[in-house]
Amino acid sequence: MRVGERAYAGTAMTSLFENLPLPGFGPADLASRGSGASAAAGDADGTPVAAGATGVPVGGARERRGGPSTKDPESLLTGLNPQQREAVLHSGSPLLIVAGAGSGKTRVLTHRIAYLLATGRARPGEILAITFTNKAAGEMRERVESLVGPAARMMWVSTFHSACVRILRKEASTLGLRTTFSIYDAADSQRLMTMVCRELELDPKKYPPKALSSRISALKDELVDPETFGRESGASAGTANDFDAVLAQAYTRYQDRLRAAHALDFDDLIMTTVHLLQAFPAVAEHYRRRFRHVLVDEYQDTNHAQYTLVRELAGHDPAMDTDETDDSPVPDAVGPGELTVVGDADQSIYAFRGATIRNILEFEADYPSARTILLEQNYRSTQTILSAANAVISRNPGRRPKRLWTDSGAGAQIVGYVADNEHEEARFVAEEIDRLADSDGVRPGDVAIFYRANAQARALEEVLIRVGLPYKVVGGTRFYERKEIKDAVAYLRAVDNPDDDVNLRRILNVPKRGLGDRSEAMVAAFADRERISFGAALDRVDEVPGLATRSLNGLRSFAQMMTDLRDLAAKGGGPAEVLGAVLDRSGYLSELRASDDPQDASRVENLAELHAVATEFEQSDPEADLADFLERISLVADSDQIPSADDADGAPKVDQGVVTLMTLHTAKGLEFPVVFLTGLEDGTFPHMRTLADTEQLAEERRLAYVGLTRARQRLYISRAAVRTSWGVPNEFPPSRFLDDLPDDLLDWRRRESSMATLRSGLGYGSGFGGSVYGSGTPRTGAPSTRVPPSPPSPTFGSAKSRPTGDAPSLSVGDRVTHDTYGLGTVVVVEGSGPNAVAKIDFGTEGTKRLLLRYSPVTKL
Ligand SMILES: Nc1ncnc2c1ncn2[C@@H]1O[C@H](COP(=O)(O)OP(=O)(O)OP(=O)(O)O)[C@@H](O)[C@H]1O
Ligand SMILES: [Mg+2]
Repeated sequence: MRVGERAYAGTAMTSLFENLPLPGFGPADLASRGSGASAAAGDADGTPVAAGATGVPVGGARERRGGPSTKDPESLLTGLNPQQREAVLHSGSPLLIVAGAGSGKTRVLTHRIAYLLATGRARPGEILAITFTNKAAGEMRERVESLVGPAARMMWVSTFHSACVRILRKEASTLGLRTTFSIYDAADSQRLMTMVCRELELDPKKYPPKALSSRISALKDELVDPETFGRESGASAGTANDFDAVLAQAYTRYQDRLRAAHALDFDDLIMTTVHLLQAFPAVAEHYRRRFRHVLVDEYQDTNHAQYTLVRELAGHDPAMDTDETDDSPVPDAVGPGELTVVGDADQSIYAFRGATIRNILEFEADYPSARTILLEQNYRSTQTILSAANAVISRNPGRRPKRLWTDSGAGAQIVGYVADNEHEEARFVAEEIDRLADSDGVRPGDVAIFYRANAQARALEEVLIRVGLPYKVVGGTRFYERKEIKDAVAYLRAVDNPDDDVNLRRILNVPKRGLGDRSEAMVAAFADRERISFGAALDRVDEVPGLATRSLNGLRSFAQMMTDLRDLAAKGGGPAEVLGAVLDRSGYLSELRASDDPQDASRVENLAELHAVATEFEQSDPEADLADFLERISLVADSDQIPSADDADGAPKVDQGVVTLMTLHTAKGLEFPVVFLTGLEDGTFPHMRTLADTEQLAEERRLAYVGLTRARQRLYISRAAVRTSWGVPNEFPPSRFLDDLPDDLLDWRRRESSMATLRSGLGYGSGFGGSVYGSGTPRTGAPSTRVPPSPPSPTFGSAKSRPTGDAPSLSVGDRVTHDTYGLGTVVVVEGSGPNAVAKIDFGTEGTKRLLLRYSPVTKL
């Protein structure tokens, strides 16, 4: 975990971010952030832009690295518009900069720091800048350094969590903590919670440790400690409901155990720092004096604990004599004179994690002496892109209207595409990137592809691998490297090969079934002695000496489960059926489902994706068995290992950068010349689980605004009429966000899928309403490559859009394309109608027997 290593080298945090949904970590991609960080480089203002970005001016000269002279503060003001300039110069009262995307908030923050230093108004040690990710922190520090020189190194530029670790290490003795306190990562704290639950003899089905952990995490975000929770839930008085009563007990025990271990979990870092500052006025005073300048980027996404931390560090506004969240106001020798926060309420996308728009909307109320500056000129995007973003966000209720404008011109129309399915959507994206490279010199590094949930990356990745476009998945592990996928595949391998010791041992205690290292070692020793495999030893577990009854029982039932799964496969169970059985029997799926950690929800989605892969595989090759499937998977996983252009060791390559794939949550704060926003379907984006909830829908809409406003020159939006999950093709209506986009901004390359065309007579409209094709007026210079509608032919499109059983009618000698195998020639046709099976020669891909009804085959 690179992020953790960077921020907390030397602590126990190497996998800190692994399972923890933090602000800055999307709900669907909480792991491995920063892995793609190298795909993006900062521009002179700390705004991360794509590596190798074309750098075509978007409304103004862009500064180069190195920036203006370190001697002349005035040069830091050149190129700023009047409001930005005012924001850099302001002094004497708290400053709130609220502005839409791309208006230079981050840039202003960086220039403000540089200006403070260059004019001598602040020393570097007096500056505390909070950014949302470690990567952003690194970039901001670098930018300031390039603007004012190495003195900048004394500044604290960090995330909330890193800043708190630094404070806590310094103040550990005050709290009775060891300076070398450990920081528990999510896995550690989960393990601790499991121990606590065992000690309390809690029924894990009724009180899953994960559920308890995530409730506790949420309480800590709200600064609710065990005593307060006990009081407020009624647990102390014995009037709480069952769950809360148990929660109160578990929370107390959990904190006791942490303390005994001299450990803090991730949420404790912030809560403990806040408590420290509130309980020890002298300490708070010290930090207020020290950090005369506190600056916070992405302020809209701070949660309550972080918000309180800022207030404690910056000092309370003297104009406020009461403080609703603080019973014992700390004397404010130093006021919040130099607190600067920048944010955009329209980009608040972490409410699920306790972040709240309230922080920004009520800033003025909390700091009556604050000055508010609005930035209205956008320097990032074309007018077309801005208008689209404004159209979408303006539908959110209760927001302050903003007038964001740009003088960079209308630019190209937004290109829309409706694909039959996710594979075709991916193909469109890849082809378009290729075309842009040929016609406009766009480099892979200029391009970002966004999606709502990590599971959507697979179809995109497969196509990118096939066409050989270098890419990088940011903020998430590549599909086949994800833990849950590896676990599931390990099961399948162990089912397929009983002697596959490595995989068997990987899953022996996954999910946890009480088979610890000790029992594993005993079985392994027995296997050694008997010279048999670990798997074989498991089948003779009764002969293994020294096992405790509990372990023996656990091992027996594990061995029995594996035997049953092998029987299923031997009796002809296809890969999808076996996978389904694995996930059920092992308890893997139910454990994830029971959790209310958003990352586990996305793990379930990823497993659903794997199941879809297996189902497709089965359907396209009815004779294939589990071993064939595993072979296929290894091939994809192998190609996954091919290093991307920018992280390849060895000979220098021409830096073309790589295409960046990421979730919308991860994209916050970034910008790219070309953006593909995929999966615009109701149920995909907005996400299914948000559809019934007005507030969650509003958050999805803000996420759409974030996505749209990442694009500088070109924006593509696409959707698939049919998307497959759990092997079931589902039809999704167009995203409601598409309805908000004015027609004239859009160039629909393909306005309706063949599927929708087919069904429109049955009342399945495409959802776009109005005129059907090409209602947009092409602008001069804008590419007008609209293609005519696809004919309502049953042979068009892939199998997943034919759930009703329409199969392409093929004859020997027909040329076809297959989503996976590419071009082929029909050699034999057997049967007809829904049962038609064709043998097709795909050249180097081999000859396949395919059940046409389910195969993604298109007749040419
Ligand atoms: N006055 C200016 N002249 C030229 N370019 C500018 C100016 N202000 C900002 N920019 C550029 O506009 C882009 C967007 O700026 P920045 O990232 O600071 O905006 P932001 O408000 O932080 O956006 P977001 O809300 O997405 O975080 C950057 O490429 C930045 O360099
Ligand atoms: Mg920004």
